[in-house]
Amino acid sequence: MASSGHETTAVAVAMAQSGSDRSSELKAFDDTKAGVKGLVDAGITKVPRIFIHPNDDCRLAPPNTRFTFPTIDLEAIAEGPKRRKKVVEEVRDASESWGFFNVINHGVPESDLRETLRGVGKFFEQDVESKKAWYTRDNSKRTLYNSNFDLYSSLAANWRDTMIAFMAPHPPKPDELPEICRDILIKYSDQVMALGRMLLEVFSEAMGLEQNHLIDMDLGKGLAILCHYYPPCPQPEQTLGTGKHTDKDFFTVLLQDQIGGLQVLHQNLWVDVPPTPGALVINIGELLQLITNDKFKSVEHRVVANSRGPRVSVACFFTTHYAENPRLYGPIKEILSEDNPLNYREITTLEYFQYYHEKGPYVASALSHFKL
Ligand SMILES: O=C(O)CCC(=O)C(=O)O
Ligand SMILES: [Fe+2]
Repeated sequence: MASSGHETTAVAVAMAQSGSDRSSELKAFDDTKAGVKGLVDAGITKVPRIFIHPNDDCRLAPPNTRFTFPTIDLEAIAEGPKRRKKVVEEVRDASESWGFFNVINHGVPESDLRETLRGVGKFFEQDVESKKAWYTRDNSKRTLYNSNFDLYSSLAANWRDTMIAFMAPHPPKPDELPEICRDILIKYSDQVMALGRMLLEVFSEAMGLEQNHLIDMDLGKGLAILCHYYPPCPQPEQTLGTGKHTDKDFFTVLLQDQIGGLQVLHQNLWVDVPPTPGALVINIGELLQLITNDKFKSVEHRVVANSRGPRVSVACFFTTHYAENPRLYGPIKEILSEDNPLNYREITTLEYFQYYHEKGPYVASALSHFKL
């Protein structure tokens, strides 16, 4: 994919921060193992330049009220074929036009959502020495805590720390998860796996396929949990919590707290994804866009930084790229026709992820590489 204006400016900004200075600043930050939270705890009043994003990100776009972000009530799914059909249609519409939607009455009790956010918050807010034990960039680990998984390859670092745990298909041993949030992460990941299966049935029906089609393709098999902590930022207009990207999985189930800041690009405008107590955000990843032959859209989103207080979110990625899944994924044959000809070649989830990883921040979307 060609470099956009945004990416070109970002490259220029990164280059202006002469290479070796930037590398040593990145390394010094990484070596603290205390993440962005460590900077804030140390009383920093300015955003260090490794975190400065170029201005054309227009981080603080004026609030836009033209669109209402879709919310879908899943309760009706079990209330007979007619009501189920309506939910299927709503999911289809949102997946085609937004690539994103909120779900309510999804089966995960609100108290467990709160407990999950609390457990993740406690992990990041525990004393630095205990937290440091988990700090690593070794991808063979079952749990990794660090700041900016792409710290050394991105053009500007994000104002965010993350803990990743690979929960399925091979659950971690208990001592491979931090004790402070272990029980709730295990419980929550089981709940998300169940919700994921329900969503896969609905996605299958929304594509005119048998209910089990996507489950039988192993789309619900692998789950990676990304727990994000966005410390309050002294100059939120200088950086981003999460830069613009699309998700590189089949789909994501995202739990966010009440702070806000998640935005989705809709009709070329940044639209807020409003924090809604009890709701979960669902978004289509690039791999689902690929197997639906571009019917469902994987849409760019970002998180703006804020000065109001730490923000916690938990993004559950359905993917198998780390789990030796030899299966080839391409557009589903049953939906292809003369009017809907094949758009992509077949790939494994690992091949797809590796391509994205190698290209790093220079590709907003890795899909175009696999286009026919
Ligand atoms: O923190 C959020 O709300 C979004 C995180 C996200 O987009 C991601 O992990 O891919
Ligand atoms: Fe994302």
